[in-house]
Amino acid sequence: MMQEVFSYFGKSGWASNQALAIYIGLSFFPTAVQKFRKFFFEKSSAGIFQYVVTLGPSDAAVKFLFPIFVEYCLEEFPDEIKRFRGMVESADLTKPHTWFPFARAMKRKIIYHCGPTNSGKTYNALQRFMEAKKGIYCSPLRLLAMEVFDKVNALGIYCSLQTGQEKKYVPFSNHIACTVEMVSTDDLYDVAVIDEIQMMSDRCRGYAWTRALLGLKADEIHLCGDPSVLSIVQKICADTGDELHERHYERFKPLVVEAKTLLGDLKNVRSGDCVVAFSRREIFEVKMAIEKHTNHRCCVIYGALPPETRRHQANLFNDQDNEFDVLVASDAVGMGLNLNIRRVVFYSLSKYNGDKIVPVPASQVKQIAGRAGRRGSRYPDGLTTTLQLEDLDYLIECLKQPFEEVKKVGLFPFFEQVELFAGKLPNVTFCKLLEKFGENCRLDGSYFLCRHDHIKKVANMLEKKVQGLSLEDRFNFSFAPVNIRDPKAMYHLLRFASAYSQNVPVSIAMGMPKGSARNDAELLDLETKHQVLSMYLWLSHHFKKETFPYVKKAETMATDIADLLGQSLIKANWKPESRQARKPKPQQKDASQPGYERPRSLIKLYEKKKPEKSLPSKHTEKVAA
Ligand SMILES: Nc1ncnc2c1ncn2[C@@H]1O[C@H](COP(=O)(O)OP(=O)(O)OP(=O)(O)O)[C@@H](O)[C@H]1O
Ligand SMILES: [Mg+2]
Repeated sequence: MMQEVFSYFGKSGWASNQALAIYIGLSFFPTAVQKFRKFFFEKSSAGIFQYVVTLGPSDAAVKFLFPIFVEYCLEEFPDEIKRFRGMVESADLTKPHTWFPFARAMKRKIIYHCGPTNSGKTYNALQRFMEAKKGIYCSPLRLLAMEVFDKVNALGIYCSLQTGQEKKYVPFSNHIACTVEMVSTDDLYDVAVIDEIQMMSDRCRGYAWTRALLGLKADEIHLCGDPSVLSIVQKICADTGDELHERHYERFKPLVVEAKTLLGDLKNVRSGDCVVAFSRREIFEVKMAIEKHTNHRCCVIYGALPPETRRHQANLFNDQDNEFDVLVASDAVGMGLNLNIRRVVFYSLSKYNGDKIVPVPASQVKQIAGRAGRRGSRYPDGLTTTLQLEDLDYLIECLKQPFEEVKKVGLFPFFEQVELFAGKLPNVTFCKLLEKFGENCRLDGSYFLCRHDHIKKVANMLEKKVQGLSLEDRFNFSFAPVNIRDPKAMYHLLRFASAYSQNVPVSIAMGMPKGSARNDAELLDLETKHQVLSMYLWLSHHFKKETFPYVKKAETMATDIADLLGQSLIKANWKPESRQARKPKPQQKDASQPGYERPRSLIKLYEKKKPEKSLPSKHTEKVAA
């Protein structure tokens, strides 16, 4: 009977949770219970023993035994408790606003430009930025940082550029456009702009926006974004003591849904259309089909293309004096590019999330569809529709959905915090350290720890194969921008890290391709090569400069490859290949199908929870998106 009582105690979630309060960790709890049992059998009085037996394996017995257990633990395990306590306290991510005492000493004015896509939020924030004596613009993408850098300089205001890959210092400039990860919380500004603030809730990169909001030393901070993080920004401003002003925006022209759709036929594309597909493979299939069956020519934009090439494609599409009048793009068009799109056509509304095919989230559908129509362009009114009739309902549904309120935003520890934590856990690998940190860190209700699978994957590779890197080097290397699914890119990162750890100059060791790509394998190779060069440049800005002596060469090569990519895309008319040819993705089963037949209506994967609705009777329906 007594055995059962202790077994029940050991399995009690309540007891193991309560034990955390006296810093008995979950991993140590079972051992503590075992020893406690032994102690209890030996030392308890017959009366108490009997009483516990009458309670039996029950919550009552657990509650009765727990205070005795606590007393026993405090007495018997002071070292374990001290160690675990130290570990937990060094993984304390509560009250992140207190991490920035200088920003807290200021009374900052925060202006939230709140509204849907294409409503003038960034435009208005940039007006204030340009008026300021000293200003910083924080962008979600390199591309957008470059765009602002060009625009502001063109208007006669000296502005520098800083991204992970490039530093362009413009003499006498007091303005800077940077990517949000690169923002300095040391410098003082009059006006700061943090664009796409809703990215605070991004599962991987969210911490960078949170850090910028909490830590920027600026008298005036302009946030641009959709309404999803408004309430949490209000809460954060209450914590920081900053003054918050809200400015609400509507689209200049409402977005209109075309109920007719393209009736499943890409021959129905028109000039000014942007066809959105969610994989590289589909993008090329669509481009090929359109160019084969119509007189339109297509530009393409997708995530793996360098920003320069994406911009080049965007310009080609925007420019009216050429034959490229249709754009085929991935969700990479959702943000940052100036595009003259008449109509956004969704080729499908599902995407592969690395694991399975899922419906594209409503917020993303809204953001992409909202790119249609642009003030002052030749298409001021925005239209959107789907290729297939059966996807239309889901599109309308997404556009009607209000922005979902975000409850938590991302955080990630600084190196110093990880270092402190490492002090409590000597002799574990950096990867294990991150894992333990994730398990033990404490967070307030408004924050989550950003996902770091990507970082762990790189850390793990370096752990096994590169000796002699300090903890800080490992931490920094793990943030290098690398596609972890691309073995070639991973190989080069490993090579860079090995050379760095031996303190020898890191070479590029990669030849220039002879010309533009003649097939998809060569195109993929160009994409990879550019990513490797981009990684080299990133490392050169984050580590000792002397160890990366070939920055100039890498820059030139990167520019040349971006050009080659541009040339390749113009003539691309081949079947796409997969980067992981051996591991077919689910949608590849239909690869044998010719032409532009879509694999199958992916939307069927989206369970129709709603009762069947009749289609809108009018030709078009207005949706307040
Ligand atoms: N007052 C204005 N005068 C002239 N052009 C404007 C004005 N406001 C906005 N625009 C133009 O309208 C377009 C959309 O504006 P902007 O990029 O600021 O929208 P946004 O709300 O930031 O959209 P997104 O959510 O896509 O970032 C831009 O091309 C911008 O230059
Ligand atoms: Mg904007």
